[in-house]
Amino acid sequence: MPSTDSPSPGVTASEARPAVRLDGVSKNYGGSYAVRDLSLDIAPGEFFALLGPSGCGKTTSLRMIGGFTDPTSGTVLLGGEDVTALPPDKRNVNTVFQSYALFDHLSVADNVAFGLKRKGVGRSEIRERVATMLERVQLGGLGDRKPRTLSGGQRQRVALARALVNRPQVLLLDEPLAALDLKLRRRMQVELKQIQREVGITFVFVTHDQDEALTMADRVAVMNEGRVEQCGTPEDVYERPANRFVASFMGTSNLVPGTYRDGQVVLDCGPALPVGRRAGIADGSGVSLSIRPEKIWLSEFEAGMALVQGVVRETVYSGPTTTYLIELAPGVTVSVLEQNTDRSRMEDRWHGGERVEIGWRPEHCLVLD
Ligand SMILES: Nc1ncnc2c1ncn2[C@@H]1O[C@H](COP(=O)(O)OP(=O)(O)OP(=O)(O)O)[C@@H](O)[C@H]1O
Repeated sequence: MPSTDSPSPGVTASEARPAVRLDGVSKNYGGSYAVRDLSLDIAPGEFFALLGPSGCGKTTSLRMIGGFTDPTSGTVLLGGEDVTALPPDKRNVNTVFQSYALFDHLSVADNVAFGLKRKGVGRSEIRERVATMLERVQLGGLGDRKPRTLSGGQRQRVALARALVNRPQVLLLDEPLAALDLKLRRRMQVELKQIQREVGITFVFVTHDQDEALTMADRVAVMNEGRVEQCGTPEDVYERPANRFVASFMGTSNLVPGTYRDGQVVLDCGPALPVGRRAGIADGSGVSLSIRPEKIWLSEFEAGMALVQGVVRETVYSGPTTTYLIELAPGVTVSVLEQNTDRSRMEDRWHGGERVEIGWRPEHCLVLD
């Protein structure tokens, strides 16, 4: 039913309403929560990622948006309309699953045309829309082939075309790149993002791969044990993680234990580092300093940097970068990432057992409770 809410001045009704709204949605299986009190808004045209470790409730959340799983409580809205009680085929949503589920006896073009035929769209319109969509996913000219004669990446694009050709309000994608090898996966991440920009359809994407979420999404919800730990832009969740879980899940982060006192953190391994006053953290509380490996300097320090002594325990060369594991105190090891840019320093690389000094800018470290 159309809502009678009047939009704000200068904003059209569809812009004013989120494409997807989850309002206090939970799913309980036999006494344990797969998803617990999940509330979020996804804007029209947004590329939104649900990210988290295995079992955190990503797929269940996606299935509740699509109508494949009924919430135990809460409301699902699409474009402002309450669809909680509607089955999948009554929602203007399409889903691309990890297993592409293509029809092998049909040609690529007939696979893509399938949904339109069922809707009773006219033949010439179908032909035109299918051809346009195959061009868009770079499969023009392959319409007569059978899916089994295509590569993994091409099959993935057929599945995408088959969903997009229906012009859904929202496209749900459940780890659609998981079956592809790493190189193709990287390429498809960029392609998928380009296609999404061109078609302007809201994408909701499930992945357990942080790089993938950071590469493709406009916003990321980081989930853990059925809840959203943090929701924000890739930069927000990577550079300003809200808590320990997000800091350690989003790539490598060093967590150095210490005690907060008077605008300083006294590290368990010795030095006291000025970090500025932090609202909400009481004097004397145990904290962790979170610092990214690429934000730690190895030499040519600047004034105002926090400097700490350590011993090199491991040097890992991996082409463009070298990672050093540096022990600051027994049980406290940080990793430091260096770009291998300066040829002259190749021989100067540190070795196990050397005593070194490392440093970072205070503003690059977060104080986590
Ligand atoms: N049909 C079901 N019956 C019982 N428990 C379920 C069911 N579906 C999911 N669960 C449980 O709910 C929790 C969340 O599962 P979900 O599939 O949403 O996680 P996920 O984050 O998508 O994980 P993965 O990345 O491994 O797919 C898990 O503990 C899972 O075992």
